[in-house]
This record gives sequence, structure tokens and C-alpha cells, in this order.
Amino acid sequence: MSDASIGIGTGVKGAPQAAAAFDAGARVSDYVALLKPRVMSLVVFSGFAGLVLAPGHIHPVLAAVAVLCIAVAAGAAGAINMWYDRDIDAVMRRTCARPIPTGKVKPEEAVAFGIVLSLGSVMLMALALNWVAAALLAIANLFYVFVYTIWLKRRTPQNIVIGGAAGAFPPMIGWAAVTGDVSLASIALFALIFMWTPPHFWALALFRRGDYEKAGVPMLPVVAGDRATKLQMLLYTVILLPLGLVPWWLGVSGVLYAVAASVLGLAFLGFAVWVWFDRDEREGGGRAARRMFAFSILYLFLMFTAMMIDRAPGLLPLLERWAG
Ligand code: HEM
Ligand SMILES: CC(C)=CCC/C(C)=C/CC/C(C)=C/COP(=O)(O)OP(=O)(O)O
Repeated sequence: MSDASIGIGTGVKGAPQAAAAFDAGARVSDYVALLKPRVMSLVVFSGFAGLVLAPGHIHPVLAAVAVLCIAVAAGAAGAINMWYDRDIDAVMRRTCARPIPTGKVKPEEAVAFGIVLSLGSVMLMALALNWVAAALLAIANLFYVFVYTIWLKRRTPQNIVIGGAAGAFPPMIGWAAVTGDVSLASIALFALIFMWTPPHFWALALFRRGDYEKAGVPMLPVVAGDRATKLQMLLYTVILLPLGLVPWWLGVSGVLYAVAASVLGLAFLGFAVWVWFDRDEREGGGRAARRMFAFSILYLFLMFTAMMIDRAPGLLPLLERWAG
């Protein structure tokens, strides 16, 4: 039996096709990487929480469209951020393997991709849901691109305090997708993420300080030092403790949430105290800072989970109606 008859010839002929398919797969994953999918998970989760917690009903298909729009608009802003920051991303160890610094995606392709997805997601939100949700989505997207990335990131250590507002919008957007408005309760959800962002990010900046120094980005540990950063983190986590109870106080969720928020808030504060007393200030050496960064993500996931579980009795009839 010749090689050709057992299919080797076919295999050789198929090789370029296989390579092309592999290439296409690699390109898809590069474009997905532009969307910062891991960060997006929590953005989407908090947006979903806004949808669940808002009073009123929404058809599940529309709820899914709203979540998709939040995910795509956030990812699109991330792609534009990677286009603008391609010079500093190439310098930092954490970001140097991203698709633009490695040459896998051209800068102009990335920015076009980001702009098209931004416009598409905002338009879909406006058409399928409502104009308030679409306007908030556009504001969040533009805030991350223009206020955080282009204006503040390279100028001031307060970059993430002000610019962090972008990431605080998703629950408000989810809420508005259901109600068509902005309420005190949705502002409380915004405030929670707004106050959470600085300790979340500065914990990372403490053990990635060298990266930011190298790239010349004025993050707080670089500009003001570790002690000042740790003090600020303590302040924000102290404020976060009572702020976490506001959704309960406003009746967004009940006592179960209030207990969870107190425990989680105290734990987050405990991490900030541990970071404060941790004397290991070598770049990359601070175990406490690493743990606090990881806990910050768990904290927000659990806060919104607790809020939603507390609303579960109200959700049940809703789910039954959807199922029916
Ligand atoms: C200006 C505000 C913020 C800054 C500067 C910031 C910065 C960062 C950075 C640098 C990382 C490491 C990312 C990586 O290397 O993959 C990170 C991780 C993360 N951030 Fe933030 N963040 C901010 C706000 C938020 C918000 C609002 C959320 C969601 C509500 C969020 C969710 C996450 C999650 C889930 C991760 C973990 C990703 C992973 O598993 O690697 N961040 N953040
Ligand atoms: C439309 C919408 C809902 C927008 C939300 C935008 C959003 C996901 C904000 C979170 C902020 C964020 C990921 C900052 C990363 O900082 P960086 O860009 O400095 O991080 P890097 O060094 O990893 O690039």
C-alpha cells in the first residue's frame, strides 16, 4: 500500500488547511485576550446582580442581551485601553505577552475592533433595552477610555480613584436595564465598587511596583511609597465597612446580606491591617498584599452573591413565571 493510498498524501494536502485553522483559532484567542476576559467576569457578575436586584421584571432574553452588552462594552474599552497603552504594556512583565506587544494583533486592528464593539453594544442596549441603560453603558466605556486611560493613568496617582468610576457602573447599568432609571439604591451599588477599587488595585500595585516604576506610570506606591499606600488602603476599607450596609439599609436586600457584608467587610479590613503591619516591602515579596488582592475579588463576588441570595424568595415567583 502506497503512502498516498493510506492518506498521507491527503494529510500533506490538508496541512495548510490545518495550519490555517490553527492560525484562525490563535487569532480568535488573541482577540478574546484584547477583551480582558478575566476582569470582565466580575464586571459581568456585578452587572447581572444589578439586573436581579432591581425592582420589576425583565424577560430573560432581554436580561441576557443586557449582560452581553455590558460584557462587550467593557471588553471593547479594554481593547482600546490595550491599543493606547501598547508602549507601557510592552515594558511591564505582567502585560508584555498581550496580543499587541507580541505583534499578534496590529494596533490599528485592536482599536478598530474596540470602537466597533463599543458602538455595537451601546446601540444594541438602546434598541433592545432602554436609553438610560445605553447612556450609562456609553459613559462607563468612554470614562474608562478617555478619563482613566488617556487622561489620568499617566498623570496622577489618583488615576484609579477617579478613573475607577468606570468599573463601578455595571450594577447601575443592569439596574437601569430593568427600571429605565437611576435610583438611590443603584447609586449605592455604584458607591460600593467605587470605594472597593482603590484597595483592590493598590494591593496589586504594591507587589507590582517595579513594573509601574519601569513603565513610568505614577501609581501610588511608586509616587508616595508603600506606607502612604497602605494607609490609604486602610482608609478605604474602613469606609467600605458601613458603605457595604447601605444596600441593606435601603432595603435592596435583607438581614442575611447585612450579616455577610459585615463579616466580609471586617475580613477585608483585616487584610488591610495585615498589609499595614507586613514589613516585607520587597517588590513582589509582600505575601499580605498578594493575599489581599486575591481576597478583594472574592469579597466583591461574595457581596453581590449575598445580595442576590437574599432576594431569592422574590426571585422564585419570577423564575416560575419565566419557566411558565
Ligand atoms: C481603575 C480601576 C481598576 C484597576 C486599575 C484595576 C486593575 C487591575 C489589574 C492591573 C489587574 C490584574 C489584571 C491582569 O493582569 O490580568 C486586575 C485584576 C482584576 N480586576 Fe481589577 N482593576 C480595576 C477595577 C476593577 C473592577 C471595577 C473590577 C470588577 C468589578 C475588577 C475586577 C478584576 C478581576 C476579577 C481581576 C482578576 C483577573 C485575574 O484573574 O487575573 N477590577 N485589576
Ligand atoms: C463599559 C464598562 C462597563 C466598562 C467597565 C470598564 C472596566 C472593566 C473597568 C475596570 C477597570 C480596569 C479593568 C482597569 C485596569 O486597569 P489598567 O487598564 O491600568 O490595567 P492593565 O495594566 O491591566 O491594562
